[in-house]
Amino acid sequence: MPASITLQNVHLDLPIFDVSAISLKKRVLRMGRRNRIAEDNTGVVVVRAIDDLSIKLESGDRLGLIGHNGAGKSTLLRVMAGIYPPSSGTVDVQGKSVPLLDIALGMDDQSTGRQNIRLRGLLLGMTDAEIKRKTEDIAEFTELGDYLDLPLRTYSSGMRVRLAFAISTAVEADILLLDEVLGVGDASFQEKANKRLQDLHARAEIVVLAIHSSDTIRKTCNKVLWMERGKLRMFGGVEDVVNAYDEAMNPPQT
Ligand SMILES: Nc1ncnc2c1ncn2[C@@H]1O[C@H](COP(=O)(O)OP(=O)(O)OP(=O)(O)O)[C@@H](O)[C@H]1O
Repeated sequence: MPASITLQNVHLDLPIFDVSAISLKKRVLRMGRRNRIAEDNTGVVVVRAIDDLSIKLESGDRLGLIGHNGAGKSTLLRVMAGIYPPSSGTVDVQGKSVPLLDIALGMDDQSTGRQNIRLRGLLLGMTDAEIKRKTEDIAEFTELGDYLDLPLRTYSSGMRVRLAFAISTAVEADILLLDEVLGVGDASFQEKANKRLQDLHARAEIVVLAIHSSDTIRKTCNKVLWMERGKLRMFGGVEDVVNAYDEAMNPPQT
């Protein structure tokens, strides 16, 4: 069955947990509708992160998500990944999706690099046999050598990212969900990482990426979704949407 993603009238309200103090709650609520903040019917203050979004993606689609900070791009990726179930509406995803979002999620500080390859691999839905088959390739990609036999707590943050990236990108995915803020170490590793991402892109049936660069979108995508305050502002072909977005961001001087 070909991969697809279908979202119908999706709303997502994210609760803001630390506003139980009455005065703070009042203040937050005063930020009001413009900031998509409201009280739900149980009295919990929520941000409407996704607001009535419907979209359909099919095999072959490369979708770029654009919009201001806080527009809802990362949240939408999490909805597509099944990390956030929608508050209302439906999300139907056919195919195995791999989110390259929180790539270090599920890694354990006390376990060695090799043990973490297995842990994170299982979490990403790899089978034991698949993990065994891929461990050496993952290990080699990290260039971490003997460090792989030491606990993760002895790693620098760059070393952690190398390991997390190598594992996450070893999974075979029909659908690839990517957040652009995927800083992956120093310049030489970044180059290797980009090459690996391009291979993954090429193999995946559907790719969705949140991104701020119009150039990358023009190079990699066939469709663009412009989000504004949780809503679909424009959805369509790359040129139309990117041009309208660029124009809105830099209105012509009169
Ligand atoms: N865990 C959370 N709890 C409450 N509100 C959240 C949470 N995560 C995001 N939000 C809110 O949801 C909205 C959408 O945020 P999101 O991170 O999806 O935006 P974005 O378009 O990815 O922004 P950026 O370009 O800055 O990464 C924002 O108003 C944000 O404040």
